[in-house]
Amino acid sequence: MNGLTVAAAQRCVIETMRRLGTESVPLQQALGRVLADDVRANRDQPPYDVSAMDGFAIRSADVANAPAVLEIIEDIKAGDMPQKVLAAGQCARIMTGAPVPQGADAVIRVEDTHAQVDDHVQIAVTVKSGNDIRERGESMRTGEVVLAAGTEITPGVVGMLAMVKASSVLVYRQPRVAILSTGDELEGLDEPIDANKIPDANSYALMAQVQALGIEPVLLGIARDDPDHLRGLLQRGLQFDVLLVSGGTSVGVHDYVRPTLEALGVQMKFWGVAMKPGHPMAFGVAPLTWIFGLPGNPVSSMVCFEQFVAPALRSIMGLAKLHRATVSVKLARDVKHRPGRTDFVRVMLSKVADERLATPTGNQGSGILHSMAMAEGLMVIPAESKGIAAGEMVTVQLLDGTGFQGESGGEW
Ligand SMILES: Nc1nc2c(c(=O)[nH]1)N[C@H]1C(S)=C(S)[C@@H](COP(=O)(O)OP(=O)(O)OC[C@H]3O[C@@H](n4cnc5c(N)ncnc54)[C@H](O)[C@@H]3O)O[C@H]1N2
Ligand code: MOO
Repeated sequence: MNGLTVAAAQRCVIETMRRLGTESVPLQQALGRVLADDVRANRDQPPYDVSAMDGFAIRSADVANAPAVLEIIEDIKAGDMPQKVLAAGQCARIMTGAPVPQGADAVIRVEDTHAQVDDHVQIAVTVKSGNDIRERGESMRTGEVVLAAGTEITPGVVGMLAMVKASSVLVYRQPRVAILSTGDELEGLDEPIDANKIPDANSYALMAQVQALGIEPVLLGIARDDPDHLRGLLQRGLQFDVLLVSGGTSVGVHDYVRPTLEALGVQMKFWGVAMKPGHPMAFGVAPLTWIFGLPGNPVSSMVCFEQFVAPALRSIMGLAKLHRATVSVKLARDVKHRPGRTDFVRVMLSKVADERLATPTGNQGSGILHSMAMAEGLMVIPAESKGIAAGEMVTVQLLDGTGFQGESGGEW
């Protein structure tokens, strides 16, 4: 088992993905989903010309030879409709967002005026027609497409959807995801501590990775190294859209996962990827289900999730961006590498004297979950690399919650 390159394996996974139809969700639950339909403006916004500043609505011709003293004939707040039409020499006190009265063609902000007694104001500056006026329809015009199908619903998109009063939104359906851990040595979260057992971390780390994509997975528990028990749980898993099985993918005599999947009619697309960690990664398809066989070592299963499962789930959800953002930073210390496999090294990111650095989080053994817990990113060492020296530029995939901590308080 040497395996496909990471890129070839990713292509193979993504090529088999498709969307799962659409559903309507309340706007309050739409964050992170993807629009399945164009969204059009149902009104002009703003609905009339409004002031962009707190100040005075004026006729620009009146201030052509500023300073000029103008009579204040009205106070207009946001929400008011103007009652009067400005004539020459007149102005209206106006607040940001309030409608510009007829006759006015510009706004002067209050800082450029001097208060006068008897409802008069002195304007200190000359402005062009249109100054500090936001025109009707500037943000959106009735009927125009303001959000295209395929748009990811970010907080800004939620705001836009509220602006067009979309209280429910048509989005692509999320996949239903099941997670199964395998192995006689595993001890469930609710089971009493047995010093000879290994706590099941993978079910929960994978659960959290799925949740980070906005999907609530179902945990199927732990399958024992017994073909019948495993078979029963895999059959349950094959009723979901996506099944993640961790452990039992390698070549050990008790590694029943792949043969059992095949016996259940799963067509394996590949087994083995030239990567570290994660080498024994497997992927297959069944009539209803995409199946990912993730290596049992906790870091391997998480890294494989990042490289293959997360892009697949994003693709099913209709997202255009399948991969995490990467940054190019300097490596803080030498890292050895033997050509052959793409290596994903857990790193922390820092900023020292204006230089952005990646530092490996310590022991990179694929069972050392602590170094994954500390990681802010995964540094990618290309398969052909013979090692990277301190000071060389490297590519780092950013993981969730990454803030750049550094001397200047974390700004990136
Ligand atoms: N002869 C070979 N042996 C192994 C190879 C190989 O190519 N030839 N590959 C190694 C690599 S790389 C990995 S990764 C592991 C993957 O093995 P499996 O997917 O079969 O996983 P297991 O053997 O079941 O477990 C490996 C390791 O991980 C622990 N584990 C498993 N599940 C969990 C869980 N849910 N939570 C926490 N820890 C878990 C398990 O106890 C083992 O220590 O195979 C190598 N062997
Ligand atoms: O994939 Mo194994 O990933 O190196 O521990």
